[in-house]
Amino acid sequence: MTRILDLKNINKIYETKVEKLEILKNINLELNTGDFISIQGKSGSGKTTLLNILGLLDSPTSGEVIYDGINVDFKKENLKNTLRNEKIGFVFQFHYLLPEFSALENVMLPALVRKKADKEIVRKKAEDYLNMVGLGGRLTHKPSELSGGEKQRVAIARAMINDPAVILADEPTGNLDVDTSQTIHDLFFKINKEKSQAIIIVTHSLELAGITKEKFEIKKGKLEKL
Ligand SMILES: Nc1ncnc2c1ncn2[C@@H]1O[C@H](COP(=O)(O)OP(=O)(O)OP(=O)(O)O)[C@@H](O)[C@H]1O
Repeated sequence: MTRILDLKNINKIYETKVEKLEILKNINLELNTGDFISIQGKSGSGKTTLLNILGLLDSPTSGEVIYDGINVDFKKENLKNTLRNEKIGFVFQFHYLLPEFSALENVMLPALVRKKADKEIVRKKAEDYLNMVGLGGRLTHKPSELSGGEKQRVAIARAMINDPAVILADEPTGNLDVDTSQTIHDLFFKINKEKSQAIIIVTHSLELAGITKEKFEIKKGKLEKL
């Protein structure tokens, strides 16, 4: 078990013209390899805000985010870009696949932008991950030729291609029907069993939260363990 991520005293305040909104208050979280957690909370409670800070897409008002021992300086765009590419895999509610590329090419892309990427090795790895998510028979399909659940599974394979330390998923089954959601739940469960990545899932779905090892809820700005 290795420490991957530390959040220390994270606060997030949004200041608008009329008010000061304290959305996150003194949030602490420690994540190790193999951890599998869900974060629930009412609409507007700050789930996406927290996930954006974890994903280095937004900065906290105060507090520290430490990835693999690196204390993130939010002013350093290059550092954040590198950490995002190497340490973090994102899965959103919408898949954000590029429509003109095949499933295989979409999965390969985050690995190809790296220096010294060997295209053949990347292709092989992308095929392996697409096999893992059950899409070995859909490699050349474009997103428009895939079902909703298949597109989301491609997005999950893409999130994994660089073997990130953490997978961050924001309502990954929010757009899917019950049966299709179930296949995605099963997939996260399998990834957690077979890989060492830590997985953080923000979800309203009690079913999805139910398969995670630890459940948290954001309540009045605090992260509470359920
Ligand atoms: N840039 C911003 N400026 C001001 N307020 C903001 C900003 N972004 C978000 N908020 C407010 O912060 C609160 C938390 O938003 P957030 O998107 O994190 O909630 P959430 O828990 O993800 O909600 P949902 O489940 O509805 O997606 C909301 O009340 C929102 O209105």
